Amino acid sequence: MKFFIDTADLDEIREAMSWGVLSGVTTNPSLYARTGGKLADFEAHMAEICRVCEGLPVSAESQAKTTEGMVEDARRLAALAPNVVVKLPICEESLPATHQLASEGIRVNMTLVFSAPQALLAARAGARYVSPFVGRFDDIGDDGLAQLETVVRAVKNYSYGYWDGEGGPEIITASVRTPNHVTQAALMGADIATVPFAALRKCVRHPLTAEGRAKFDADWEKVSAGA
Ligand SMILES: O=P(O)(O)OC[C@H]1O[C@](O)(CO)[C@@H](O)[C@@H]1O
Repeated sequence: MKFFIDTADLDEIREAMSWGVLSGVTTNPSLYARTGGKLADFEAHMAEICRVCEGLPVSAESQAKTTEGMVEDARRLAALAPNVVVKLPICEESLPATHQLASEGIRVNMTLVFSAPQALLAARAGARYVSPFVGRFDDIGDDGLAQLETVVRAVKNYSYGYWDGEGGPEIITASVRTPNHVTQAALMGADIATVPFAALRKCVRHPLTAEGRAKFDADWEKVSAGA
C-alpha cells in the first residue's frame, strides 16, 4: 500500500516528505481553507506543493459545477505542474469531463465516492484514481471499512483500458481517521491510503514501541554507568 498525505499544509507535507514514505498528496477545498489561504493564492499554493513533492501526484480539486468548467479548470490546474492530478466529485457533470480529460492524458482523482456503482462509473469514465471515503460512513454510524471493501472488490474485478500502463485506476482510501483504517485497507488490497498528518503520526507511534524504547534507554544507562 502507498501512503499519500491528506493536507494542504506545507509544513506537514515537508515533514512527512522527510520521512521518505510518501507517494503523493491529496488536498480538498476544506483542507486549503484550513491553511488560511485566499482564492487568489490557490493555484500558487498548489504549484508550491507540486514543487515540494516533485514527481509525486498532487490532487488539486476543481469547484466548477459544469462539465465545461471542470475541463477548463482541469486544463489550467494540469498546466501548473506535471504532477498535478485534478480532483472532481462524482456526478453527472464530472463523468464526461473525466472522459475528455483522460483522452488528453490529464489524470482525474474522482472524489466523494460512497458506493461501488459510483466507483465503477468513475473507473469506466477514465479516472486515474478513485477515492472511496471511510471515516464519514463511521461518523454516521455506518461501517466505513465494509463500504470500502465493496468498492475494492468491485473495481478490482475489471480492467478499464485507460491507465493500465500506470497500474490505474488506483483506489485511494480517503477520509482515514485511524491506524486501523490503514491496516484494514491494506488487507483488502486498496492501493493507497491518504492519511491526515495526525493520523499518519499515530501510524508511526505505538505505546509498546514507546515502552520498549524507554526500557532499552534505561538498560543502556546502566551499561554506560558501568563503562
Ligand atoms: O472526512 P474527511 O476527514 O474530511 O476526509 C475527506 C477526504 O476527502 C478527500 O478530499 C478525498 O479525496 C480527501 O482529501 C479526504 O481524505
